[in-house]
Amino acid sequence: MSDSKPTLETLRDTIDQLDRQIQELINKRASCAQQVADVKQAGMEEGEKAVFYRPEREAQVLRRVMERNSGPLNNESMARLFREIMSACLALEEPMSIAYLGPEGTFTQAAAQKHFGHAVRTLPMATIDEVFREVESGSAHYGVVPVENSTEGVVNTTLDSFTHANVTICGEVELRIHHHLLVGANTKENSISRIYSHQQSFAQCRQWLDAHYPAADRIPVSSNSDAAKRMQSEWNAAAIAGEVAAEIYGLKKVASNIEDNPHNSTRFLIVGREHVPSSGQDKTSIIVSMKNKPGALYELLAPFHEAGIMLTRVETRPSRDGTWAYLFFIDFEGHENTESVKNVLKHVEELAVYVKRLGSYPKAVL
Ligand SMILES: O=C(O)C(=O)C[C@]1(C(=O)O)C=C[C@@H](O)C=C1
Repeated sequence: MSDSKPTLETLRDTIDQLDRQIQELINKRASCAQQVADVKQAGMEEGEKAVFYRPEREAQVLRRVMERNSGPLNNESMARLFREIMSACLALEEPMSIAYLGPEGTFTQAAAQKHFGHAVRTLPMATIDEVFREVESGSAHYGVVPVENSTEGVVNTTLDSFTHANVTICGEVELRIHHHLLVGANTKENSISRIYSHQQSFAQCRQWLDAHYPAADRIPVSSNSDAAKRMQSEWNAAAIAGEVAAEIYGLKKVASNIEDNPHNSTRFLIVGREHVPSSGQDKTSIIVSMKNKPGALYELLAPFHEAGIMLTRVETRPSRDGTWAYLFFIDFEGHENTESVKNVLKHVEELAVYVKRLGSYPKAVL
């Protein structure tokens, strides 16, 4: 080894000095956030409540972090660190409570933490409708619900809830879904004959299970967390669940990433009560009902094409009240405050029987 190479000791001294500076800077930033809270509070009228969480600003901060990043840490790792710093800063302004589709350890909880960071309180709800109700009533600041999976398709309960709920979409988050085969301390790994999981996870791991555990009973339960909880009392059982459930229940991974499709991902929506200003890179979601006639969908989508607006999702659901034939759930690029989106929405409102604006929100950054 050449003499010019730094020693372990000098490198650690440098790290100690840098840590001190980073810590000081983070606290300076946190104190700025506290002052931001005071400014927000001071701008309120009598009886009005200040809104501390600003999704458009957070998206801008994270995008800038990624743009200016020069490594060696990759963009995502760097953005995740800043995600947590902002989460802690926001908690100083106001501690946030986030309702999600539970129980504890579900992918929806992981999505909530990916979006808001770990300085929020996550509240597990038994159903998707309950998540919406918690937000509507003000019992939770925001809610997180799954909306579509790349393997299994849309989550119809979520779409149906949007038709009657009085909430605004204020964000989206995408999560790569990795499934693991998990066992407990008492499991005899060579004798696994029963496997617990949610029906969707069995569907996403079908080929792997056929190849590795063709004879094991597949027992569907209400969630992967429930699977992780139940198998612990059985010596011949395993569960399929994600990382968070494995951590919460202290389970061991026998096999990792057993999903058949390596790009398996789920998209979640963040719902709240306030409209979100433009972040510069946004999406808008609407529900539209059209008269049941030939070419209705064509007629509806033509204005988007003419305005050069990118559609990112179109779902069709039968109307459940019997008065309208179709409900279309449409996501497209752009914010409802921009001229081109305003014009398209005006055009759509003239054509449709009914239009519900669900909100404009920043495109997922992480
Ligand atoms: O800029 C603000 O409005 C802040 O409150 C500061 C801050 C941040 O830490 O950067 C914190 C919370 C908001 O959600 C957005 C950003």
